[in-house]
Amino acid sequence: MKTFEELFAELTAKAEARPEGSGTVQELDAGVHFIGKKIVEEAAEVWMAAEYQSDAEASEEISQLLYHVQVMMIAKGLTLSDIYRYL
Ligand SMILES: N=c1c2ncn([C@@H]3O[C@H](COP(=O)(O)OP(=O)(O)OP(=O)(O)O)[C@@H](O)[C@H]3O)c2ncn1[C@@H]1O[C@H](COP(=O)(O)O)[C@@H](O)[C@H]1O
Repeated sequence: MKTFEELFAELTAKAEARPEGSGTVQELDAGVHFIGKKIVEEAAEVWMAAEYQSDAEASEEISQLLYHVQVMMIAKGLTLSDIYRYL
């Protein structure tokens, strides 16, 4: 288990070190357009899971949406502070 902040730190480190086999590095290389499509796809899965599936399944879909949102933040060079200032 990890927090939002811990995941962001992990993904930021991966983007810098570019370890072999990292899905994050692959997704970053695919670019903003690709990441945007993943976000839309995961958002739809969150909606469907929330309406028709279990709480656990909805939670998993939400975690995946948060992951792809974080990848987008890194692709755009945005930090947690850039986002938190609007919350
Ligand atoms: N939390 C996540 C995470 N959530 C979602 N995903 C990715 O998002 C995809 C979403 O899964 P789905 O089942 O919805 O998608 P799918 O349609 O079946 O799969 P695709 O065909 O779209 O890949 C997964 O296949 C993963 O590629 C994640 N990939 C990585 N992480 C974490 O990110 C960290 C770094 O990962 P790596 O960069 O791969 O080392 C690790 O701590 C991981 O746990």
